[in-house]
Amino acid sequence: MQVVFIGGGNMATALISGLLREGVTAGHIQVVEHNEQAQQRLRSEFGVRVVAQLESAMLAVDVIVLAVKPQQLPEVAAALAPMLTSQVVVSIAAGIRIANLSALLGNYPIIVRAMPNTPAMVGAGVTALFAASAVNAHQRLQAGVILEAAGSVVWLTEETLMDAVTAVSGSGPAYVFMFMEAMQQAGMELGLTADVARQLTLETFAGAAKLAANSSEDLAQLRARVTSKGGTTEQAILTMQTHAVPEAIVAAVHAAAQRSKTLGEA
Ligand SMILES: NC(=O)C1=CN([C@@H]2O[C@H](COP(=O)(O)OP(=O)(O)OC[C@H]3O[C@@H](n4cnc5c(N)ncnc54)[C@H](OP(=O)(O)O)[C@@H]3O)[C@@H](O)[C@H]2O)C=CC1
Ligand SMILES: O=C(O)[C@@H]1CCC=N1
Repeated sequence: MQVVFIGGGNMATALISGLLREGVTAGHIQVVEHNEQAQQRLRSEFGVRVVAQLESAMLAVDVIVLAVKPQQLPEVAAALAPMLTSQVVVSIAAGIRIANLSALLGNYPIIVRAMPNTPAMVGAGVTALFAASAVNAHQRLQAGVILEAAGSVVWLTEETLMDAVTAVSGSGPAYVFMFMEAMQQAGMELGLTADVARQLTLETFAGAAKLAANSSEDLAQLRARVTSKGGTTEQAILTMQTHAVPEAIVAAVHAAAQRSKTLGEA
C-alpha cells in the first residue's frame, strides 16, 4: 500500500512511525510538509520522501492522509481537489465534517474521517473512524490498516459521535498529562525527587489503566477498593470532591466536544 501524508507534524509522525514499525517500508510513504525543520526530521528519522509542495505525480497512491491543522485544510483541499482520482482520503482534522471536506475537495466522495491520539507515537493510540457511504470495503480496510498500526481502532456508525470521541480520547492524553503533572508536583512538594515522583506517577497511571482493562468491575468499584474507611485515599477523594474535580473534568470534556462541533460549523 502506498500512502501520502499531507502535513508532517505530531500526528503524521506518530502514524508514520507506526506504519514503519508494522513493516511498511519507507519507500511506500511520502510526505508533503512545508516546514523545513519538520522536513529534515522526517527524512532523518524515517528515511521517507518529503517534498514541500503537492505534486500530482506523487498521488498514484492508495491512501492520502490529511494531517494538517483544521484551519489549514481549505488551502490543502483546494490544491488536492483537481488531483484526486480514486484514492481514499483519510482526514484526521478535529471537527471537520465529511460533507464539508467533500465540498472543499470538489464533491469528492471517498473520505474516511479518523480521530487518533498521541499515544499512537508508541503504538498505544486509540482511533475512532467513520467512513462516508462511497467508501467501499477494501478502502475501509486500507484506511483501517494505517490507524491500526498506531494502536486500536473503533469504527463509528454515526459521524456526529466524532465530537465526543475527539473530546474523550483525541484530547484525552492532555488531561491525563495535566493530572500527572499535578501528582508529580505534589510528590516533589512532599520531598520526593523529580525522578522518583515521575516514576511513581507514571507507573501508578499505567498500573491503574492495566488493572481497569483487566477487571470486570466498573471504575467506581475499583476506586472504592483503594479507599479504605478512615484512611488516606478517603481524605484525597474528599478534597477532590470539595474542589469539584470530577465536575471540572466533565465540564472540560464537554468544552472540547463543543469546540469540535464549532470547528465543524465554521
Ligand atoms: N495532536 C493531537 O493530539 C491530535 C491532532 N489531531 C489532528 O491532527 C491534525 C494535525 O495535528 P498535529 O499533527 O498536532 O499538527 P502539527 O501542526 O504538528 O502538524 C501539521 C503540519 O502540517 C504542516 N502544514 C500546514 N499546511 C501545510 C501545507 N499546505 N502543506 C504541507 N504542510 C503543511 C504544518 O506546518 P506549519 O506548522 O509550519 O504550519 C505542520 O508541520 C490536526 O488537524 C488535528 O486536529 C487529531 C488527533 C490528535
Ligand atoms: O487539540 C486539538 O484540537 C487536537 C485534536 C485532538 C487533540 N488535539
